[in-house]
Amino acid sequence: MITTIEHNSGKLQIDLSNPLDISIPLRASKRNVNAWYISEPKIEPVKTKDFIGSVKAGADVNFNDIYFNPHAHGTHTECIGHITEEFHSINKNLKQFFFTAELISVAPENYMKDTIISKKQIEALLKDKKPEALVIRTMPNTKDKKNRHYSETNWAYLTEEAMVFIREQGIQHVLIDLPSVDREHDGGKLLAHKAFWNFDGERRMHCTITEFIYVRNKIKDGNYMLNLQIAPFENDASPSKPILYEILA
Ligand SMILES: N[C@@H](CC(=O)c1ccccc1NC=O)C(=O)O
Repeated sequence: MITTIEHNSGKLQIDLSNPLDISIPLRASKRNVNAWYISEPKIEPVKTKDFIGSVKAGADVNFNDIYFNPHAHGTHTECIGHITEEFHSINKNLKQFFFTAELISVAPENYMKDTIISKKQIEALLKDKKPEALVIRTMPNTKDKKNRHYSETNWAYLTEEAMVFIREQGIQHVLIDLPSVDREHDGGKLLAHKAFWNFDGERRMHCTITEFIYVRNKIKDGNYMLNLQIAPFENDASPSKPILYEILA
């Protein structure tokens, strides 16, 4: 199913029947991906005095409650409401769902006891491109990213300078395969989050950060169309399902 998109940058063709899913499935399992010091997600039949919401247990339907945390348990998209005292909803702030996107692969650099993604690296990989969305795959890119437990691992993060650069390129959506764009323990500074949303200036309300993606090695660096879909939660963040489409012409 080929469609032609007319965009400021010209005409683009994509094949809607060939979606490249870059989300991580959320499962009720200890093997689910995890961060931020909480236990695994749970999916359980509703239980009352005389009802168990399970066909196996005699109910007409399966009727599960789901307990999970969008930030800790899988691919999620967040808006500025993640770091503000006042409430902002991802469902109200993300209003378009198709974007031009650039996928880059970056091997974080050593910096003291940390590994960081620097402005120099982003600049070199982006060249002069100005996509609406930037998808960052960190190297090494192993399958265990789909079930890694990240708490107390001091994962790689984007420097403030790198994120200012990303903002200055006009990039409105950043997607990354880590639990956060910031350092795990940063004393609450959240420098990359704040730089991205221009927290101390004219705030970029419609911009989003998507964390915990997984981009298979089969998907090559380059430009794509991105379909960024969330579940309609009125919350700072929602589980999300970003899909890339190769640009055919
Ligand atoms: N890096 C922050 C912590 C942080 O961002 C955080 C801590 C607990 C649960 C969730 C967090 N961020 C989630 O997106 C800090 O060290 O204060």
